[in-house]
Amino acid sequence: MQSALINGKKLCCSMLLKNCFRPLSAASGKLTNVEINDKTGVAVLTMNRLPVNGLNLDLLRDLLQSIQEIEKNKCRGLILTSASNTIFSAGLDITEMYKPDQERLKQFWNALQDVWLALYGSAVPTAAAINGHSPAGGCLLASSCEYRVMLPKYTIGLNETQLGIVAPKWFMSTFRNVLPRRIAEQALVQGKMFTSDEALKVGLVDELVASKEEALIKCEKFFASFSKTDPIARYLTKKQLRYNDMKELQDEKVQDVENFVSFVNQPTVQKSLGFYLESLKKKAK
Ligand SMILES: CCCCCCCCCC/C=C\CC(=O)SCCNC(=O)CCNC(=O)[C@H](O)C(C)(C)COP(=O)(O)OP(=O)(O)OC[C@H]1O[C@@H](n2cnc3c(N)ncnc32)[C@H](O)[C@@H]1OP(=O)(O)O
Repeated sequence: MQSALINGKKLCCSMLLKNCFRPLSAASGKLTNVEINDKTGVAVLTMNRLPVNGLNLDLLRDLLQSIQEIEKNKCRGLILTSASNTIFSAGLDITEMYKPDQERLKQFWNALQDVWLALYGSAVPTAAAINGHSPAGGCLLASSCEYRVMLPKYTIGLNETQLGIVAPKWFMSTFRNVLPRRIAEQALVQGKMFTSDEALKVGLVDELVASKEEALIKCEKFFASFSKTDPIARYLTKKQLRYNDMKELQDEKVQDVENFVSFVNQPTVQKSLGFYLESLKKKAK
C-alpha cells in the first residue's frame, strides 16, 4: 500500500518534472543548473561539476549567483542537489588549496564565505536532497539548509580533523545548529563521517528515502508545511535564530580569510594536502 502510494507520487513527480519545470536561465551557470517548478514555485539548484562536485572557485561563484537569482525570483523554496548519482559534493576542491596562487586562494575562501552567508541566511526556505556522499564542505552546504533528505548507503559529516585540519568556527556553528551540542562536539573532534542511517538517528538528516525523485518530493512537502505561515514572519524568525552565527563571520570575514591563507600556506599543511591528493588519485586508479 505504501509503495503504491509512493509510486503514485513518483509518477506525479516525473510528470511534474516533464511538464512544469522551466530553467531559470540567468541562474544557470556552467556548473549549476536551476529549474523552477511553475506549479509550486520551488527551485531545484543542481550542482553539476562532475565527477564529484568539488567546490572550486568557479562552482562556488555559480552557486552564489544561483542562490541570489532564486531569492530575486521569490521562489517558494530552494532544493540543493547534485547531478551525480553517487556524490552530493566531495567538499572543497583540494587542488584550490595545494600549491595555490595566492590571490585566487583568497578569492576562493571569500567565495565560500559568501555562499555560506547566502545559503544559511536565505530568505527562501531551503532543503537539501542529498543523493550521494557528502563529506566536509558538502556537509557544510547540506547542513546550512533547513531540511535534509538523504538516500541510503552514503556518508555525511565534517571530517576535517581526520585530514589534520581545524574546521572554521562557522562550519562548527552550522553543525551545532542542526545537532545536539554534545553529539556535534563528539562528531567534530572525531571528524566523524555518519552513514545515512546514523545521520538519521542523530538528526543530521531529517528523512531517508530510496530515490532522488522521492527526496525532491519530501523537500517540496517540507516547503508545503509553511503554507499557513506568514513568509515574512517565517524569514524574520529564521534570521533571528541564525543571526549570531552569521554576524560572527561577517564581523571577522577579512581575518577569517587571513587565517585560512596562513594555515593553508604552512609547509606541513601543504605536505599533508599533497599526500591526501595523491591518495585520492591512487584510489581512483
Ligand atoms: C584555526 C583555524 C584556521 C582556519 C583554517 C581553515 C582550514 C581549511 C578548512 C576547510 C577544510 C576542509 C573542507 C573540505 O571540504 S576539504 C575536502 C574534504 N573532502 C574529502 O575528504 C573527500 C575526498 N574524496 C572522497 O572521499 C571521494 O573522492 C568521494 C567523494 C567519496 C568519491 O569517491 P569516488 O570513488 O566516487 O571518486 P574518487 O575516485 O575518489 O574521485 C574521483 C576524482 O575526484 C578527485 N577528488 C575527489 N575528492 C576531491 C576533492 N575534495 N578535491 C579534489 N579532488 C577530489 C579524485 O582525486 C579523483 O580524481 P582523478 O580522477 O584521479 O583525477
